Amino acid sequence: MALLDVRGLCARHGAVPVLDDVCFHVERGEIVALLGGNGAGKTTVARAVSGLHRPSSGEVMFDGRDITRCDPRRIVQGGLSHVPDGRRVFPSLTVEENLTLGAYLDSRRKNVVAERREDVYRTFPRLAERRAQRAGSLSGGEQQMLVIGRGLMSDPSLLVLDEPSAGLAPASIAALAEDIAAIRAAGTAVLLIEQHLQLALRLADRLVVLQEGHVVLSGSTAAVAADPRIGRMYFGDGNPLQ
Ligand SMILES: Nc1ncnc2c1ncn2[C@@H]1O[C@H](COP(=O)(O)OP(=O)(O)OP(=O)(O)O)[C@@H](O)[C@H]1O
Repeated sequence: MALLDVRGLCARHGAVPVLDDVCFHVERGEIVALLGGNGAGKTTVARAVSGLHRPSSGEVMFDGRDITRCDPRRIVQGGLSHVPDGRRVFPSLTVEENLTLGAYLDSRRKNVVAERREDVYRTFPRLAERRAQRAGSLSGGEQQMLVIGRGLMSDPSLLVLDEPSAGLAPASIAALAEDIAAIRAAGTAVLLIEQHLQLALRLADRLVVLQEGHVVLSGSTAAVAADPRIGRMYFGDGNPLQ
């Protein structure tokens, strides 16, 4: 059974249809990249999966349970953590306080939360060095580490990352790729929503490509990269991936 199974998802914003019969799955411990241009519907998929946008039809199964109309807090508690786009840190709070907020739904004892924070610091040593620094004074790359770290505080089995590379310099994107690979190596599956094709190709086991709310391509990363349609979508007529 897949960890996440999205079946026939349809969604609207007001009267406007945005997703039409979107189907894909994520297995335990794998990275699946959801690709697509501006307005393709990627963020709407992420929000529907994490309970923040109510789909008009279809189902979202997670860890064997139907979570389609679940409260988002219950979804987090069940092991699905969503890191939205836009690197929304609490700027006046410290790195440590921002991380601790990631466990606000966690009823476990304080020392368990503190241990979890130390795990996050092991994944992101730069955050450990800056634990007392206000989040608003971090660089863009460090803020991205912080929001991912905050998402890890709930100890998820699936992390949904919405465009983590947006606005980052190439060196920070390379560091981000290593961090995401380390998160997967530690056993957390990742649904990586991206426009950065090279990052997705480097990290993902499988790719799902959305266009105008439809899945137009999906399969193993090698198979999708070899498909001439992906080159046309991203680069016009030539496909530099082949
Ligand atoms: N709150 C909203 N109200 C009305 N329309 C919306 C709303 N949010 C998104 N849309 C529309 O839904 C469509 C899909 O948007 P969505 O943000 O899911 O796409 P996306 O693939 O994540 O795009 P981007 O990469 O530009 O963030 C777009 O046409 C967008 O204008």
